[in-house]
Amino acid sequence: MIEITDIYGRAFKTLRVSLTNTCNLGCVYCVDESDQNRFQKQDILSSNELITQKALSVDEFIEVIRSLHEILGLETLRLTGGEPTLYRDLVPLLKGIRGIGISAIKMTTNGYLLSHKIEQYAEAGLTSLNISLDAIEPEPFFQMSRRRNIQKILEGIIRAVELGLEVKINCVVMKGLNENQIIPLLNFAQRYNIRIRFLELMQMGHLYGNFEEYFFSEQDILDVIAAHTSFVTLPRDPSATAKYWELANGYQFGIISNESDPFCNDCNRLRVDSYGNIYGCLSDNTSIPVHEHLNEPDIMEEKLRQALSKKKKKFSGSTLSMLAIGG
Ligand SMILES: Nc1nc2c(ncn2[C@@H]2O[C@H](COP(=O)(O)OP(=O)(O)OP(=O)(O)O)[C@@H](O)[C@H]2O)c(=O)[nH]1
Ligand SMILES: C[S@@+](CC[C@H](N)C(=O)[O-])C[C@H]1O[C@@H](n2cnc3c(N)ncnc32)[C@H](O)[C@@H]1O
Ligand code: SF4
Ligand code: SF4
Repeated sequence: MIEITDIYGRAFKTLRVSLTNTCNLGCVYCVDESDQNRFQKQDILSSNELITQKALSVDEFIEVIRSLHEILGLETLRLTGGEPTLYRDLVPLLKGIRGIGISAIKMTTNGYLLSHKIEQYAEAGLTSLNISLDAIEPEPFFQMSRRRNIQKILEGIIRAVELGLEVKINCVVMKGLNENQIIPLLNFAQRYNIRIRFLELMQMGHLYGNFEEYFFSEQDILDVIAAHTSFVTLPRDPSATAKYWELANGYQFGIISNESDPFCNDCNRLRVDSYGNIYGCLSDNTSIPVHEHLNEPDIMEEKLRQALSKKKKKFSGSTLSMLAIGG
């Protein structure tokens, strides 16, 4: 292991691996309307730049993850995307990652394909799931995701809870589109004792520089919940994205406030995209290829230092969409 820290004491301990930059939903904050018809079929680097590279194979992903773990001593690995459940060899990949010895293997998914596959994922080593759900009623769900059949996602969530996995729900709140879903979602999450986190809209991809119309702040979200029930603020965990609040009955909900209260000061996240390039910051487009240098520790160290130097003091958006960089 090598100590790679910046002047603020930040080091990479969480690896977020994007398995694909394609998706089976079309969330309005993530996919531009004009990209809708092509993003499922082709790889999209940004809204107007198509690339022809193929996503890494299982063996290639394992090689990259193993090499980064040996250098950094990773504590957590999170699979994401695009939609990670679309990666065809997800089960072998999970087994391979378990073999590397990273203690927590997590995934962020839209849940659309979960209900039939979740047993296999759990058996293969998945320990925890964050499932994105922006509405509980069919019409606002369609407004947010451009897809029908929310029932499939709810079944997947309930199945994951039944299997004993740690499950959280992520809900991006957009003014005028789904703020009326905050209380129904909070009620649903409480019923199944799942922590829910409400996410402030982030200016990424097609929303870069143009998100204020839809922005619903941490304070706006708290105001909606306060009109319904009382709560107290909990202390924030180190390196966490979310802050949490506790209701009188002990139930805890979170908010991820990228704009109102950025959490860059103790950020420990490194990203790998589906082609094996690393990114030091969600808010920086610099893609650093590493797969040709995995067995060259000096070069890897230099590249990781370069990635760490990209971290920000405050999230300031990105022209890359979450699909491309791995949310
Ligand atoms: N600025 C910033 N936001 C991030 C980063 N990673 C995650 N987020 C935000 O957190 C949201 C939820 O991310 P998840 O994939 O659920 O991961 P997480 O919040 O780190 O998960 P937990 O470890 O379970 O709390 C994302 O959609 C972003 O809004 C990051 O590195 N930088
Ligand atoms: C990019 S997705 C990838 C994983 C998976 N497809 C999913 O939706 O969970 C990861 C997370 O990023 C969030 N996200 C994507 N674009 C966002 C934006 N512009 N602002 C806030 N959150 C965003 C999604 O809601 C999701 O919770
Ligand atoms: S947020 Fe996730 S589910 Fe929605 S379009 Fe983006 S990658 Fe797909
Ligand atoms: S914007 Fe960059 S530095 Fe800030 S929390 Fe996200 S990845 Fe970390």
